[in-house]
Amino acid sequence: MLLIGVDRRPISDARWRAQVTKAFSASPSALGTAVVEKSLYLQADATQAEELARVLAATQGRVALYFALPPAITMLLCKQLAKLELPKGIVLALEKPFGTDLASARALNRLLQKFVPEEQIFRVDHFLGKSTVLDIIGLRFANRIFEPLFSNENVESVEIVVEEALGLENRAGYYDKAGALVDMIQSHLLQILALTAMEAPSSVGSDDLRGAMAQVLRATRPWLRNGTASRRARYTAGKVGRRSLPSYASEGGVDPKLQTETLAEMTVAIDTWRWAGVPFTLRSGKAIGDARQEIVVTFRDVPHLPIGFSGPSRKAQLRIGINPAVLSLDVVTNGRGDPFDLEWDTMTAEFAPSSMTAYGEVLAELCSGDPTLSVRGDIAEDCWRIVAPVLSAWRKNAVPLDSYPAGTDGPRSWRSTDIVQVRR
Ligand SMILES: O=P(O)(O)OC[C@H]1O[C@@H](O)[C@H](O)[C@@H](O)[C@@H]1O
Repeated sequence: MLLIGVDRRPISDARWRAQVTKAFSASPSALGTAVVEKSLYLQADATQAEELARVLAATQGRVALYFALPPAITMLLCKQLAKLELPKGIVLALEKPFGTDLASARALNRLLQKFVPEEQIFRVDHFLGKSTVLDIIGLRFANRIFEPLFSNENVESVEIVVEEALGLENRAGYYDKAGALVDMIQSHLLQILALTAMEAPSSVGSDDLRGAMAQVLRATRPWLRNGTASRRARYTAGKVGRRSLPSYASEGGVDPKLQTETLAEMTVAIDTWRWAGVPFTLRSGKAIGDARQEIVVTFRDVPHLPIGFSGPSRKAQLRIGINPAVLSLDVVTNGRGDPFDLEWDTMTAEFAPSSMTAYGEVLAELCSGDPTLSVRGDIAEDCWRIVAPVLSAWRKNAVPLDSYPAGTDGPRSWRSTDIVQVRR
């Protein structure tokens, strides 16, 4: 395998190899060492057709072009690629964000599909390579006990939360224009939603799995069609663990006019027999204390609790941990004392960790030419369609931008209110 790095900056081969060595050091292997030794760097402006042709001429065997570029540059580059004669079977891998809205994602798809078949386009979403995200499929469809419960008959609501302790981490150039909704919900969390809510695929092959994911996303829309079943907030100065973070607004490169949120929440409805009436709330934020990363399925009450029983009023939940990889299920039992005074017990199980990182999983599929873990074109468009009404409501200031100190779990005013009940 020959790994070629391409950028407009002049970088020596030695410096490039040092960068690659560092990247491979997380999981050392003989293959990694061989790749590092042969790896090359080419200085080129890949938005020029003749320079792209020079890059392609340096490749060997089956070629994968991996674009870690802003969407506008990716578009420029693809326009140039369309003019060239490409190596047979070439794979194009595109890092998120795929476009900046529905129209640009559509335009990029149309352009790509003119010169490369869909199976050779990898829209990279590393969450699809997380073993805990992939575990959802086995958990739901290889167990008799969970899947029959996954419907509006038994489930009251679903929450998908991916919070992080990290703040902006010098990424203003990208993040300030994206914000938490686009950075995380539009991509990663909607992929998790698709796996959590899809119908059983008949196989885990790319057509069946991505077909099932596409079908459920097509039926997904904001809970309120005007996008106001959503909340947004931004962190102010605070401490996350031992680390002090300045306020987001005071970070270098942040444009105060953009009103970028660092915590976003939106509730969606899925218009199918299985899920009609069940709110799915997606939340993601940065600089959160005690960050949670999990799917929480809250069950309805039993239809009738035998008279004479007393006990906890909270509803039973199944929590599927994305990080840490722990599954927990609440069960009510008679408990230790009075047999008619009910108590909660929680059953927990740890998922086995994967030997590969999320990116490793996705790259392995890319190298073998299997698009199962890549985001299909129609899915990428649907993810933009789903968030569009929320983005538009936020642009019109129809939803206030709240604030929270870094290191807390969000604005205080969010704690006591349930977004869906308030805004239904
Ligand atoms: O959970 P992981 O694998 O660290 O990924 C989270 C990251 O995912 C990236 O796609 C986002 O751009 C980042 O803002 C985020 O921090």
